[in-house]
Amino acid sequence: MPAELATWPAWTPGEEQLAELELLTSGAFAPLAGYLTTADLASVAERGQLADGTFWPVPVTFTVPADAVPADARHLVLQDQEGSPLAVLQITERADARAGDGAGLRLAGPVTALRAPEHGPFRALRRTPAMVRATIGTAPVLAIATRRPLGQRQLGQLRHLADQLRARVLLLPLVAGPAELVGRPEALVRAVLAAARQLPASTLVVPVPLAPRDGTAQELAARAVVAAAYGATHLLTDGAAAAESGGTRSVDSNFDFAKLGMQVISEGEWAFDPAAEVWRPLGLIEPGMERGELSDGELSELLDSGTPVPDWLMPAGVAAELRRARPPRSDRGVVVFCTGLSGSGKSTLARDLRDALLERGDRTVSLLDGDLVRRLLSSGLTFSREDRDLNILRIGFVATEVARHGGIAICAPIAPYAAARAAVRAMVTEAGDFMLVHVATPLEVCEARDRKGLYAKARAGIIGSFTGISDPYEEPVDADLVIDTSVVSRQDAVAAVLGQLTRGGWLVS
Ligand SMILES: Nc1ncnc2c1ncn2[C@@H]1O[C@H](COP(=O)(O)OS(=O)(=O)O)[C@@H](OP(=O)(O)O)[C@H]1O
Ligand SMILES: Nc1ncnc2c1ncn2[C@@H]1O[C@H](COP(=O)(O)OP(=O)(O)O)[C@@H](O)[C@H]1O
Repeated sequence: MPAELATWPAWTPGEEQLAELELLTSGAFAPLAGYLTTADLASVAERGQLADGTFWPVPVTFTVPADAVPADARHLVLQDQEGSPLAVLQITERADARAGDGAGLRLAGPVTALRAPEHGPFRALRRTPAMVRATIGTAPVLAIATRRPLGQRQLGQLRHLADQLRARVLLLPLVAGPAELVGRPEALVRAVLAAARQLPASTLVVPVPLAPRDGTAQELAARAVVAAAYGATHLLTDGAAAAESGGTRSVDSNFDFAKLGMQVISEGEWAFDPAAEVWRPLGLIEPGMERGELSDGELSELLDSGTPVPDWLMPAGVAAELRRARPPRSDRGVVVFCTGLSGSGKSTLARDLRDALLERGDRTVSLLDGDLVRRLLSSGLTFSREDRDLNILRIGFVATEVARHGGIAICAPIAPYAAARAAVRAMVTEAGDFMLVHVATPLEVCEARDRKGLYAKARAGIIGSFTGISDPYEEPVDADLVIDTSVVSRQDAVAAVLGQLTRGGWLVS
């Protein structure tokens, strides 16, 4: 470690940035030595090469918030989430960039690794390109780099091509960013390992932390660069990556895969032949008999309803991983999030729903009632916008964990701000499903009920910032169910939610 390390500013990059840092330091982005400068980026876009003429087709950049690095800093220590140094970026250029919603600083310069990252599922499978190349020797290597589980179609093609080319197969699940269909990267790795069991025993599986790129051409170029670093001589594209490039060998006029010493093979038109019970080129199948792959939507519907995925689409082992990642709705966690004014009937509905679910006994249920949360989880918080938002995020965090473990969480805060509700929806849907119930009882009715006498106090100015009186309530435009308890009885209100849960498949009738 350099002696000055402790005096340099440090920064913990986000998950995708950490992933790319790993590619830089492992050699997967060789010959790149660091993050691209403005001149490099222009040259990459125009000519598919760095400013010094080195062949390089993919933008690799590093952006931090504008205030993260002092103006005179020459070095930045990049550390992992525990604050332990991973690498040093020697800053040779700083440029304005948009980062998320705020102003950002794009930093360029060479990166020196201090140590390899240590954590993350399936880390033991991650090998450096040099290690993989040493293992596979000089034989042709057929790779596929993918963000989605491999089905029978890809497996059929891999077997066919590997046979033709006498190539060893290299499967590169891309584990930075969301995985298609299965969500979590570790679920993708499990699905790819299950697929590998259908391929020759010499098949290698190496997870690669390549973050998703903007646009299909960029994505394919990035996959090609990484596959070549791992020793691939041939890369089979998957549907998504091939679509825009038209399946040709160059993504655009600036990019020639041959410069990587590699051939990109388009997946071409294959279909399932029910007569021969194999996937094969369309031309070999009696016209009209062919069967194609299901769309993601169709496949998701099968999984949601618990219908088995047919064996001609996916080997049983891969289908089992998909089911695990996306269980049928009857087993999947769901958050019922009630929002509405004070006195609208949220707590009553939430408790009635909990009781009805307890009576059924087929799902586990947790109630995160507004009042209870304010006493335990959020004690000490005020009713300022910041504190209300924090309160809602805390509720969302706990509800997400309940959903992750397959339970039903019922929440009943006022949740007056649309942005906080949206943040919770986004958080929850990473782990399960989300249903927003707007308890839309009119303000006049809530005020007339005034069970706690709070509206009277708010009108009298004794309580400030009272929702609906002196503080905003942003009406949801994304509610999955709207219930006005001034016209809907308690029984009908709970029946409406139960009906929605049943129609959606979360409860089995
Ligand atoms: N200023 C102000 N505005 C709104 N509500 C107030 C306020 N002060 C106290 N209370 C009582 O707190 C309950 C609302 O808390 P929540 O945690 O649901 O609110 S929020 O979602 O964080 O906005 C709410 O309970 P419910 O009536 O059950 O909604 C009120 O009783
Ligand atoms: N469906 C309904 N029909 C009639 N009154 C209701 C209904 N739901 C709730 N109430 C009444 O409204 C009042 C406020 O309900 P509560 O559940 O405490 O609201 P919140 O939690 O939104 O503040 C209570 O007196 C309750 O009995």
